[in-house]
This record gives sequence, C-alpha cells and structure tokens, in this order.
Amino acid sequence: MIIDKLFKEVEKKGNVCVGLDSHLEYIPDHIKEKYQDVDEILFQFNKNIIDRTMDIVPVYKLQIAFYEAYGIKGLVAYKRTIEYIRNNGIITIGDIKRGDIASTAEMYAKAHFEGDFQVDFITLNPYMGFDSITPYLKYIDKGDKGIFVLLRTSNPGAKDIQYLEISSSEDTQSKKLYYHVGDKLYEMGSKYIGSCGYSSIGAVVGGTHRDEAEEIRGRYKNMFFLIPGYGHQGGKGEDVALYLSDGNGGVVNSSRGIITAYKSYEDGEENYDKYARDAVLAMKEDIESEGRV
Ligand SMILES: O=C(O)c1cc(=O)[nH]c(=O)n1[C@@H]1O[C@H](COP(=O)(O)O)[C@@H](O)[C@H]1O
Repeated sequence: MIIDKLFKEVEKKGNVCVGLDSHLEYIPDHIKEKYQDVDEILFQFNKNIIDRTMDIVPVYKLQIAFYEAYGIKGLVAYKRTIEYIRNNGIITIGDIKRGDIASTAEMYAKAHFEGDFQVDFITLNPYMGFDSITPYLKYIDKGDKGIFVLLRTSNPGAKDIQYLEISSSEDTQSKKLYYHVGDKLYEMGSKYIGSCGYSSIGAVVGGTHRDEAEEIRGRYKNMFFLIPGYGHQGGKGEDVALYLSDGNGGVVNSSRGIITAYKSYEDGEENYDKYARDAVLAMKEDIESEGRV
C-alpha cells in the first residue's frame, strides 16, 4: 500500500515534505535568463531542488495553482516535475484540494490518479460532504493511491467554520465540526490500513495551531497527517512534532521556507538549491530535536 511506502520513506529520510510552490517571483534571474519558456524555467528550478534534496526528502508536494497560473505551459511543468519525482521512486502529493458532486469527483480522480497528472496522493476538501470523497476510494482500494483530506487547516480562517460546535443525531454531546469530519474519515479509513498501522486515507492538520494537537493525535491513532504551516506561517518544530507518533505518522510541509531560503544570502541566487537543502536539514533537525513523541 502507498501508505506503507510513505511510512518507510519517513523512517529512512525524516518528516520533511518539500512544497514545490514555484512562483516565477521565487526563481533566480539566471534561470529565467537561461531558458525562454515558462515550462522549462519552472521545471529546471524544481529539478535542481529535487536533485539536491531527494536523499533527505520522503515526499514532494506540488500545489497545482502555482502551475495553473501559468496556463498550459505551467501544467506542462507540473506534469514534468511529478514525472521526474516519480521516476526517481519518490512519492508525490498533488495538492489540488478538490471537492464536488460524485460524478465530477470521478473525473477529478481520473485526472489525478491516471494519465498526465498522475500522483500518489492528492488533497481533498470534504466540506461538500462525504459523497464527494467516495469516488476516490476505488483507487485507494487498489493499493497504490492515497488521499489527504482537509481536517483542521493552518490558516486563521480555519476558526470561521471548522471550529464550530455542532451536534448531530449520532452524538450525545456537541463537538467541533472538524472532529465530526475526522471521525467520519477515520471510519472510512479503517478499511485501508497498511502493515505500518496507518491508513491510506490521511488528513491535513495545520501545524500552526498546537492546542488541540495531542487530542487530534490521540483520537486518530491510525491516521497519517500532512502537516502544513511550518516556517512562513509560523509553525515550529515543537508545534508540528505533537502531531507525530514515535517520529512517524506525519509529514511536515514547508514551501516558501525551503524554496526561497536562498533569498537571505548574498550568494543565494547562484546556490539556491544548496540553500534549499540547508533549509531541509535545519527543519529536519528542528523537528527531530523535539524527540520521538
Ligand atoms: O493542503 C495543504 O497543503 C494546505 C493546507 C493548509 O491547511 N494550509 C496550507 O498552507 N496548505 C498548503 O501548504 C503550503 C504552505 O506553503 P508555505 O506557507 O509557503 O510553507 C501551500 O501549498 C498551501 O496551499
């Protein structure tokens, strides 16, 4: 199962998920001068970072908006980057955050689990209802695909909806909306638990809010977490480590914190890939220094 592969990669390489959110503004001038086409610029920027970090990175996440924003050529860069990562035997997350009625979701599943944009995991937004998730299950069933579903996100607006206290006919007491979502996903995920003890249905929990971290980790023992919010959004090693279990059970994403790390150095532009590697190593150390919680 794909979750077993992710678990083993984390065991070998640590928890850092590099976010290739490659905005043209983040790309050094020498690359933009060397290549004419935006697909080549984005791909070469990504490739150099991947080549420099793949021995210490278990998974890369591409937020598709950063590629869609550049039209067809942007999507060519998306496709080439995910193919390059997968051809190197490394896991990819397509951060697409989809959520729609079942017939449309079937096409999203086909678009991102097959063909040009095929990745190993995708992110989904469950707030349209659980029938928007079921069309992906047939791919998870086959074993080589997984999903990360938004549970409690990293942005300040997470509180607007996800934290609302709700009561449903199934509950005796009220609970936060994100726990209602989490409980349903946990139940759905129990069919897809790998030999590592985690399910291929994982959840996204923002590393920026730590108050509920222990409760979330304890409540969903078999759930693997994608934890964004480290670095630029303020999340620290001590926050995100609370979502891990014995050093595994989650990957921590940083995008700008890694791919724009070079901007703090005078010789950064020429050595942006080296500074990306240094940022991964520093992040790994920051998380691991919290001990195996
Ligand atoms: O699903 C996500 O990856 C995600 C969920 C969330 O709650 N917060 C969040 O920031 N993200 C994504 O994680 C990345 C964070 O980027 P940086 O803030 O630059 O590290 C972006 O690609 C976001 O779209």
